[in-house]
Amino acid sequence: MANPSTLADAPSTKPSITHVIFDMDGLLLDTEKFYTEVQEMILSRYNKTFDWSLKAKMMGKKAIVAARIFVEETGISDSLSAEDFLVEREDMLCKLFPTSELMPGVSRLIQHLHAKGIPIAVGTGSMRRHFELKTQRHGEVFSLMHHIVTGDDPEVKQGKPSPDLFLAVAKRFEGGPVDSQKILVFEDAPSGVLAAKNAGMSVVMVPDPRLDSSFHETADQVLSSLLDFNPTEWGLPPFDSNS
Ligand SMILES: O=P(O)(O)OC[C@H](O)CO
Ligand SMILES: [Mg+2]
Repeated sequence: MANPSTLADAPSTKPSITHVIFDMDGLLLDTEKFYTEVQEMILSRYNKTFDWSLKAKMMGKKAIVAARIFVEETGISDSLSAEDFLVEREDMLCKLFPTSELMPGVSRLIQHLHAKGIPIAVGTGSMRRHFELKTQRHGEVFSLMHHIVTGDDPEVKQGKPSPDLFLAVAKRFEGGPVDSQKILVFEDAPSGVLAAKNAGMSVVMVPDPRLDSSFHETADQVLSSLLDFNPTEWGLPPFDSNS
């Protein structure tokens, strides 16, 4: 759906949703900026700049896959291996992760779905130890999740855009596996949107405005912010008038 404004006029053909899965980086937490910042810093040493076409290829993917893309596409692989890039990035990222902030609308939506008894979970490409650092100030929100599956989970053989992660999340809901057609995924990354579609799920994309709009095409709905989400369009309970 390239143009969100046309959605309002389209007849509602959305499936009724019973379960919701949230991506984490760039969707629940404003952590994509840390990866961007650190990668810009590393590239500047080679007199190169980091741009959003490269960012789009990396985001949401497993660390080593994204690292290979980074060193190869920027032409620095002879000077810096993907493995060394990850070691260098790690120190800087781990200092930034504990300062992570929630994206707009996250608390309201999570608290609403939880209060209405809609099972919610997280599916993140992030490793467990990074997840712990990123969420240490946000226990209130993340404790409402039924479960959390991270990218280094043994069941996740391949990262996004493979469906492995979201299928593993679907399996671990009460009475799982839940039928993919009843699951709505929230994602910010092109690889994550594809992973959700490859898993047979519906997907609401909340992309960074700097991401090229051609990446919106695969999503079932595109929103500028979680604050714009209307649960009733997906058969989910409406927000209370005071929320
Ligand atoms: O967007 P997530 O939560 O799958 O995380 C992916 C990486 O850790 C960052 O791009
Ligand atoms: Mg993400």
